[in-house]
Amino acid sequence: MQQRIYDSRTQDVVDFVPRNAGRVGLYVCGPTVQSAPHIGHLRSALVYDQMRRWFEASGLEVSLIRNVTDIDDKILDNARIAREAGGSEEWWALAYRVERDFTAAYDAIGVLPPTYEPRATANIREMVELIELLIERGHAYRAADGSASVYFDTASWPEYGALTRQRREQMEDAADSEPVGKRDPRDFALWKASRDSEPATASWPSPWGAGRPGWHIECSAMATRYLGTEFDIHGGGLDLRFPHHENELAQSSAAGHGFARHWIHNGLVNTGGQKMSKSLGNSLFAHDLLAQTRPIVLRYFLGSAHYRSVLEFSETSLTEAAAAFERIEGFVARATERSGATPEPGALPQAFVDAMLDDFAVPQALAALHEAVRAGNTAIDAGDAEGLRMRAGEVVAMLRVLGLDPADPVWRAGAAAGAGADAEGVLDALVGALIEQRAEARANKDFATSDAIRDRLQAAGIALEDRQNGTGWSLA
Ligand SMILES: Nc1ncnc2c1ncn2[C@@H]1O[C@H](COP(=O)(O)OP(=O)(O)OP(=O)(O)O)[C@@H](O)[C@H]1O
Ligand SMILES: [Zn+2]
Repeated sequence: MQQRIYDSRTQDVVDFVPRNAGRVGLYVCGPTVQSAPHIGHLRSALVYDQMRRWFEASGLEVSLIRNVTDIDDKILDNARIAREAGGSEEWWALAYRVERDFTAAYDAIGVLPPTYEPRATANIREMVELIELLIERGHAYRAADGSASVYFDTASWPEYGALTRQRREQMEDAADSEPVGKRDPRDFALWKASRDSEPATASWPSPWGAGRPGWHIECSAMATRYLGTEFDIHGGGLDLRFPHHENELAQSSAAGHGFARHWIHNGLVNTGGQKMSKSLGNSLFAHDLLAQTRPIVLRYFLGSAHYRSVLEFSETSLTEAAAAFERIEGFVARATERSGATPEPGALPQAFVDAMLDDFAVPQALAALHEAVRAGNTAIDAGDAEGLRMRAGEVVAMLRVLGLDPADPVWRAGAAAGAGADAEGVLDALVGALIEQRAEARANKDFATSDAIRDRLQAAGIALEDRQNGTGWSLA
């Protein structure tokens, strides 16, 4: 079976054939590093991590570029507000601090580093060159007020609206903070003239005068620099289809570039039916949730829905995901115990492969995983060692593709912070194994054993705490 993907431009599931045999170029819109990551941001990065891992498991070489927007109105505004309240952090320090928060949260849930993570501020020259090309080709103009601002001329581009199937006449006005000197309110800023109130560090020279890039041109320039003028897939959250991706497509095509062959969009994380968003103030921050939930469980939860569907966050859905994951984990622990070694990855079941080929249908892939767990448990009950070996091999192979192998060192405490196999990580692994044995004893109503495990840990100075999403431990 061929890899199929839902292309949000054609609004159809299509065959995915890489431009260059054996290689995939994937550009994903990364965060605007203005404030701490919420779990919507984590889901977005995670779904592209799943795709990347699946492509790699299919034998493709993946170039995944996920940018960092480290210059933007919101970053400058947040830094200014903090300074007015007595703080001293510069905008660039704020952006860098927040970028590190994002990286730590991605690492914590096992999102692999992309092939490259370009920062907007390191690609200004490419943005200026792209704007020059657009002016040359008659699709961009300097602001009529004589400032350094440059706008994209939407009227000059008949295909404007192609991505979101809108007619230009019906489109919203561009949301530029200072829409001066435009020919049309829908024209969007490519270059924003520096203002006296802005820090000099947020200003770059250009043929039109000092300024900084607009958000949309950043992604067009970075995608082109790192993947070429035409590449396979462009992704991002559904909230970015319009105006961000519509504008990226217009600029890049007007510049004569083939740009993305396919567009994909991840569904949003909602709470109470609304998009989780910094601006709406309804965010569940990654670090808060990571303090209460095991990172591997959070990865399972955020990655369990189909990437295109809405993921409604609730305590109940998180608890259900934790229980589902613990069934898998419990099976791997039992299989390890019976065979005396961590199971070796085996073949991927066809149902799993078919699901992933069908537009990354992770829920169906997880159904295949749970089916193998059930069959494996049956093999344990029947004393069928060969059946168990086979099922455990399938389970571990699927978990590896999904980035959910409990034996992966990434899940050791401290691993995310780069501490690797330090003492804390070793201790966490050992205590974790005992917690699993205790959970198994409790599931079998063998309370003498489960209490004995708790008591021995307590005697060693380790306190267990049973929470909704599993058992945690701390040094007493
Ligand atoms: N609630 C969400 N669910 C899923 N993905 C999201 C969510 N919010 C943002 N994203 C995605 O995360 C990536 C980085 O987002 P970006 O920093 O542009 O956030 P944003 O949309 O400005 O967020 P906010 O609305 O919270 O300010 C983008 O691909 C974006 O679509
Ligand atoms: Zn972008």
